[in-house]
Amino acid sequence: MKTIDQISFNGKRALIRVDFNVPLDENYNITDDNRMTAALPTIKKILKDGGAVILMSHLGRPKDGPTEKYSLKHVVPHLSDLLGQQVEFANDCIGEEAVTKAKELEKGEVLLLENLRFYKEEEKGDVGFAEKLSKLGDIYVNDAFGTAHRAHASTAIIAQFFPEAKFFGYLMAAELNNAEKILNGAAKPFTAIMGGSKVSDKILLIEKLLEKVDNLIIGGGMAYTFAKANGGNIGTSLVELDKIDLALSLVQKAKDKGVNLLLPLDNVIADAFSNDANTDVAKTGEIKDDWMGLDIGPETAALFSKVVEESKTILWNGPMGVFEMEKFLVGTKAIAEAVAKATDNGAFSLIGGGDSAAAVAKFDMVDDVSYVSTGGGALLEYMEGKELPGVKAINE
Ligand SMILES: Nc1ncnc2c1ncn2[C@@H]1O[C@H](COP(=O)(O)OP(=O)(O)O)[C@@H](O)[C@H]1O
Ligand SMILES: O=C(OP(=O)(O)O)[C@H](O)COP(=O)(O)O
Repeated sequence: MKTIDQISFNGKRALIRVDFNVPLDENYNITDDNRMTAALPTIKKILKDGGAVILMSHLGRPKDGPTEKYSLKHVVPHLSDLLGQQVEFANDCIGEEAVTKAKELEKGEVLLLENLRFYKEEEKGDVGFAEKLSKLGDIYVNDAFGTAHRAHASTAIIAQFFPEAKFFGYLMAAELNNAEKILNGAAKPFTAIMGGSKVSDKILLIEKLLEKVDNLIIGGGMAYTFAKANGGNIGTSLVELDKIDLALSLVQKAKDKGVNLLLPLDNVIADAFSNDANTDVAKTGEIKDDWMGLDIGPETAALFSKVVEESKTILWNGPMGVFEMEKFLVGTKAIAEAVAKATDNGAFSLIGGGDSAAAVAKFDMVDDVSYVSTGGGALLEYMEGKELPGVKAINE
């Protein structure tokens, strides 16, 4: 793997694509800085070498050019704090100001460019736009794993302008290495825990995992499509009616492959999608009309936890319930604790997906698992076996 360890950045300007697409509250405070802290080792290595750093990223999905809400200037104070030095900012990612500020950067200095997606050329993968960006640095580094599944100007197209000077940053290398531990040579028993809202988001991954895992645990909102497929009453729980046949075929495939497929036995149900709702526990398939399942029940949490605790490799993608609400976080927390226990006993555990990572952070358990990925869609696509454009561009 071509990583930044293979060169010295002394006297060079490194143009680094990072994924600083972080959540901001209404006052532009960063509510989760995981993606920023994850990029620090790369930035620090380059500065330590005697290089200068030019950071480029997107923030959100702006549709109409420059918008206050999506300005990357909001992350400058926190980035400066994290690095312990003032970070410069260019109000445009290309053009005179960016060119001048990049040129004038001294060794050890850091410049952040304005949101790349203020230009529609970024998402279009425009070659001319990529070329303009490429002029800002001597060496291109891609450390934006969260955006590696996008063939955008800054994540993929730009690499052609650095045929001899393109490298993976440390975050990208760590993400790929950890994903590899799951995909190839996972110690057994290997358990995948799938949850979250929709089956349709994760079909390809589930199918791929059926080739590899010993246990497949399905919880969260997607479990109700399986419960419905089995003929049960699910009340007003989340369901994808057009995926019922698919759910049945996944159950059959698991059987054919000898995979132990575990679905919820009981559920925490509520009479409204609210933390103030009345709650009860119902067996799977026996949810009252007008009630909905918002978490796995206690019997299920115990069963899932036992399987997880006995595992040697664990992949967890998607919460077991609506963990954002206090009343429905118990199941997700129980699973997090089981993953932590297994990890303490020597298992390798990888947590992927924005909401699963947020859940683990909420429970203050980030250090109790082996690795929390910064990738949502990117990790899913990589696990599904797709070649990520951001990875391909450096490798070829
Ligand atoms: N039973 C449920 N009903 C409705 N929503 C659910 C249920 N269980 C989980 N969710 C929701 O699913 C969302 C996460 O789904 P998803 O985006 O697929 O996960 P991830 O980002 O970890 O891949 C969370 O916002 C959570 O509240
Ligand atoms: O947040 C991101 O992806 P994710 O929501 O899959 O975790 C990345 O920054 C990519 O953003 P995009 O999905 O707007 O291309």
